[in-house]
Amino acid sequence: MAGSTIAVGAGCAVLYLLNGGRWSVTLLILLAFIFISSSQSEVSSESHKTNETGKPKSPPQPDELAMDFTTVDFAAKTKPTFRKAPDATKVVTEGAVSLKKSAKRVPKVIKATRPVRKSAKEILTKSHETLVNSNIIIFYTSLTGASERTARRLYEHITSLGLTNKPQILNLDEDVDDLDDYFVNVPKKDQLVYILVLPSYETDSPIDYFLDTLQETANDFRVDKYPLKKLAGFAVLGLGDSESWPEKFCYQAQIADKRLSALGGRRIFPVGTVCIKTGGELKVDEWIRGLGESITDDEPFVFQEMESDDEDEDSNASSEDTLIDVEDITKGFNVASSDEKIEIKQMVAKDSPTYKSLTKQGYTVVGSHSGVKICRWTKSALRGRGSCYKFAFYGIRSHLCMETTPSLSCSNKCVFCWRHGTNPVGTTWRWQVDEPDVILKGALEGHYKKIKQMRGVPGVDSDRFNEAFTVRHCALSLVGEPIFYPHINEFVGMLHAKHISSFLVCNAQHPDQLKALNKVTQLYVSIDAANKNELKRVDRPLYKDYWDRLQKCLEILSTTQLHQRTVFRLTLVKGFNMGEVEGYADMVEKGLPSLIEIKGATFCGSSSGNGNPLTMQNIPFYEECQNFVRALNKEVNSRGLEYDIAAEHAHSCCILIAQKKFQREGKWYTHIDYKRFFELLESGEEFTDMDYIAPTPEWAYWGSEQAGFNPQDQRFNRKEEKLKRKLAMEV
Ligand SMILES: Cc1cc2nc3c(=O)[nH]c(=O)nc-3n(C[C@H](O)[C@H](O)[C@H](O)COP(=O)(O)O)c2cc1C
Ligand code: SF4
Repeated sequence: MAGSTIAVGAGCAVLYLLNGGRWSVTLLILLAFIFISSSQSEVSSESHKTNETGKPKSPPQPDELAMDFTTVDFAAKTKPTFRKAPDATKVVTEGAVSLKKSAKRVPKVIKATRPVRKSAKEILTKSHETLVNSNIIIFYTSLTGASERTARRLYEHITSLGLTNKPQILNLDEDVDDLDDYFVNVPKKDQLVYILVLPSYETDSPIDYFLDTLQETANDFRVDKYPLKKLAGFAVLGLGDSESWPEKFCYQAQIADKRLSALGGRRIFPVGTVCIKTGGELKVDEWIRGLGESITDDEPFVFQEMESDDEDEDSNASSEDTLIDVEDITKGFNVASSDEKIEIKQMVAKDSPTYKSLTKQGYTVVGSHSGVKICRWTKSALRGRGSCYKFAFYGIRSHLCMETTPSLSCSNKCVFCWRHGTNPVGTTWRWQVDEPDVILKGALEGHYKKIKQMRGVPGVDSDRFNEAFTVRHCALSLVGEPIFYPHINEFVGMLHAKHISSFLVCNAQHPDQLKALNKVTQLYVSIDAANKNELKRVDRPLYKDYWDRLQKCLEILSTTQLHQRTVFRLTLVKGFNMGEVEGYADMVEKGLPSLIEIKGATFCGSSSGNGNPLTMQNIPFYEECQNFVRALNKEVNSRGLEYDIAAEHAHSCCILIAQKKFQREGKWYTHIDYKRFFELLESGEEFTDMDYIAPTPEWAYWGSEQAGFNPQDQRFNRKEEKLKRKLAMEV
């Protein structure tokens, strides 16, 4: 203080002399100086205010952004008052900038004040909210049915409470196409309350995907960090088994509970953890009753907002300046870390419900993420009753073909897919990876084992039976997304080394992998809808940028992968994707596929239980498929593109459009010269789709009498045969 007085005195004298002894000017300058320095000291004293511990006060924290529930009277239906939420990113940046002034610049490392969490006590607030007017959504996910049953019990109980609005019940895996529709962009409904019923699985399950998505939302700086602030509340009921999994009892429900809170949700009832083995139903009822009471009574309850599940870590954290790597800034604000010990699970562990469900459907699960299954056409071909459309179009005899996939997981949930419910989903590979040789060996073993089982089946042709033990073709299309497998190129290379041709079907959602794919015998891309909205409805993609991904894949087909023999695969679903041909023609124009395969969807179960929303009404008749193909061909031709309808296989409701270059002197050449393909491949020279073509048999031509049925095979009409047997018995 004394120092500053002397400095001011000395300054005055100097100014007086400089101004030629005029006191008035000196006085004015002095006043201005005092004003500026006082306002500066205010700013600096504000920014250096200390807290109770005497340490510098940290910048405002995300936890401080708050609804002030002490001032909210929900009964009076006044809107809660929000204090302006400080932006978490801004907090760090501001800290970083002020420190940068004094600190030496060090690349990528900045000095910032570590965020300090307010103690839980400080953010406890009370509310007089009653939830009788709330809109309740019950979400559940279930692999073996227990959580679904519990969710329904909960639904009935809540319905019986006589609330103003009827609750809604949704299966997270099947009824919710995009989790963001509920967990990022909260529906605009008054007093929305989410109640979740979640089992826990040590093995990989769709719950992992759900929890990952919540985590991603919390880490995504492009979206509102607290989207669930808009909810009136949430509650989670966990089901598990404390006897068999004591360490992990209901662990996923607990993680969900914390993540929902971290996203801004307000817990209206404690997370329930029920062991289905020890008094499950009683505990469930108790929890449901408790929740019901808390929804209907008027007692104020306590909200603790936006906690994170890294509380322990934070409570130990010092508020002293800490060096933080720029890349770690975001991590500093992550909502979860204690459960972040990333556990790499198997995609389909042997003891998982997914494994059971797949094996029940006839799949052989190979290793931990691959599968093989013999299809009905392989069985049919073994009995001399005809091969599938691939024989008519490309010369593949079904009894020499193995259907397999190195990834049972997929990034879509297509409405016509036969894999539903328990199957693994994901946008990134998060599982253990099996070696390609192990997968190939296991797939061949699994395939041959199933072929062997056919030896006692009446009508099996012994020659075909023997031939079937040397697989010649591999359809990488079974279920899931083969291109997702990190070693797909090595796997395909191993098939080719055994002179097994490769037909690879991908879902047009993985452009990077598509770009990096090596030569295959035939490369398919599924085109399931003509426009963005329809694609979302049909494929129910997990990627948000699914349309851009599809467009990128089309571009890749006509550039990087132009050397491949490419096929668009359209699966027609009535009421979903048969409305317009123009959009499909646009895509043909962009991707320039060698061939276009159009197939009517097949019925594989109704919505009850397997998540497939299709009914028989959605399955087109062959005639409807024919009409669609005619219209598409016309539209494509009208744009000057050289395509025509080449072949059909009426039996499997499948039609082939081909580029006219596959037609020579009026004859079609859509078949493949497999021997030539391997010669070219082994020569190391570049080659294209035209270098290994072979003539298409006339019985497969579009409009031929046989409509794709090989005249050498025996037609088998199940209904006719049944009738014949009945008549024979009556005689
Ligand atoms: C393969 C497998 C793994 C499981 N892992 C756990 C676990 O880690 N923690 C737990 O509390 N319960 C675990 N359980 C028990 C289930 O959570 C419990 O059976 C639950 O009721 C299943 O619900 P759902 O029928 O709706 O799928 C597991 C069950 C199975 C079959
Ligand atoms: S892309 Fe294939 S495996 Fe994936 S959901 Fe669709 S049909 Fe099923």
